[in-house]
Amino acid sequence: MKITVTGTGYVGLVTGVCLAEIGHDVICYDIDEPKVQMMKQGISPIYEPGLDELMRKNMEQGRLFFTADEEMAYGQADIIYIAVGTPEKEDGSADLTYVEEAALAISRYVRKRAIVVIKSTVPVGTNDRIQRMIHEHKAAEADITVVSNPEFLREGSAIYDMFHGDRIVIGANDPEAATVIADINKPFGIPIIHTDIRSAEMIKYAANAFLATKISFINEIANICEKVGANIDDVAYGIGQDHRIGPHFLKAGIGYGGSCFPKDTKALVQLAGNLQYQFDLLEAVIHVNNKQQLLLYTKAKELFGSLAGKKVAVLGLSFKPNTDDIREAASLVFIHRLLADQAQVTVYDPIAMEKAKAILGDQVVYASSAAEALCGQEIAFIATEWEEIKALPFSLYVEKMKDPVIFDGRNCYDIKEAERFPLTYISIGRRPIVQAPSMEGSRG
Ligand SMILES: NC(=O)C1=CN([C@@H]2O[C@H](COP(=O)(O)OP(=O)(O)OC[C@H]3O[C@@H](n4cnc5c(N)ncnc54)[C@H](O)[C@@H]3O)[C@@H](O)[C@H]2O)C=CC1
Ligand SMILES: O=C(O)[C@H]1O[C@H](OP(=O)(O)OP(=O)(O)OC[C@H]2O[C@@H](n3ccc(=O)[nH]c3=O)[C@H](O)[C@@H]2O)[C@H](O)[C@@H](O)[C@@H]1O
Repeated sequence: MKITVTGTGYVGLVTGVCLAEIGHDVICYDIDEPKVQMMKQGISPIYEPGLDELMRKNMEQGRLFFTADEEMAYGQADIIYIAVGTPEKEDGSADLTYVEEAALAISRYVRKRAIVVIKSTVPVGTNDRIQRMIHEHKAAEADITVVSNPEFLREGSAIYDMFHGDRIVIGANDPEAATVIADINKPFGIPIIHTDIRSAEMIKYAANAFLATKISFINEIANICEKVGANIDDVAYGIGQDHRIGPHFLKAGIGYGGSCFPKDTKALVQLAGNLQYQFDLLEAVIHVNNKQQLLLYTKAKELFGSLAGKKVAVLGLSFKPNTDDIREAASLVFIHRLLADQAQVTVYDPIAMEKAKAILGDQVVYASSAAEALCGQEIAFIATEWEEIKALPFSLYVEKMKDPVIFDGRNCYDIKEAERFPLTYISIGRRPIVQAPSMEGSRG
């Protein structure tokens, strides 16, 4: 079976590399030529643990190729995965332009039997629409079936997830095509769920919406914990031991970011709204998240009044650890507010600095280490729980900063430990530690 993967972003490249790893012949195609040139040299355009090594291994073993040539990508393919982006439009609905462009290109070049597998997250009904579109535009001799195979990997652990995912969902109206795709995936050894196409599309949105709901729920509980003097870490542990609730996705913080939860929750609200159904619960989840992303900023404003001229370090920029992805990152949301308030902002992230530069330009100072970022600052904001940031001792904050005030959006440190140092440490859903000399006046 000759497999082509279209779109070499976080999903497409990881999918292509892992399909090659389980023994398939794979060509990865992208319209972005410079990106393809990089990959041809064995360099991954994205940061994802383990990806570079696996990519080079499979290229060397002759199972993985890259091309920017459409005819080469589609002409001989038996299976074509579409993994292009489906970003958010201004009204919150999913922009399907890239999926449609890929479908039209496939129609132009395929001349035989082929299965098109849509991996991109698309609104319910899209697979059917793409199937019709291909049928209208394809060559007479081409026989093309569309199958839905949504992706559940997480950035930062994408390779691990490909081999250890909880399930693979295959939505098809053609049982023969479904069997072919199931056989391709068998070597992953992950349970396969077969559904009709619309249910597969809905599973993807419902999964992301449910996970986002868990996060907003625990964040609301954290905010109440602060008011009643409870500790969110203990509360999350306590409820997570109930197997009906489960311990995962109960980490309170400054909300969910990334390229998917924000856009997929909005797209599902839109999808429901288009069908005259108001998804009240999910609208509340989104509203809570928008507030939560600004929580550190709000707390700093409460403590200091004005932030004008304040010297501020932001540690961690990516939307979660182990990725260079800063799309919809909470860090950017509050950095823009800090800049609007004329704070002086210095930033540091172990991996995402280049991507941040493209957005923040010269509005902030870029430090080459966490220690350098903290030097001479009055306030530190922690936006991402990188291991490197979690390992920073309070003594470093005390040594580098002037009367340190730390706002920790990811509960990286132990509050009991914070009590041993002359600093102010404010985290999420836990009692504040207010000990820096300059803060004495602001104590309760
Ligand atoms: N990022 C993630 O963790 C996950 C993403 N998804 C979904 O997968 C899809 C892809 O997401 P990402 O990989 O994050 O996107 P991305 O933005 O990282 O990559 C998309 C790639 O598609 C390429 N592209 C655009 N139009 C093209 C065309 N006509 N032909 C060939 N290539 C084209 C772009 O140049 C880019 O390299 C989205 O629908 C997303 O919702 C699903 C699960 C996880
Ligand atoms: O559709 C997608 O794109 C993907 O979206 C998420 O994956 P991802 O966004 O890569 O990362 P997550 O680990 O889910 O984290 C998302 C956001 O939620 C936040 N989060 C996560 C878990 C938690 O307990 N608390 C919390 O605040 C993270 O900090 C991060 O900002 C899902 O977990 C994947 O299953 C899905 O495939």
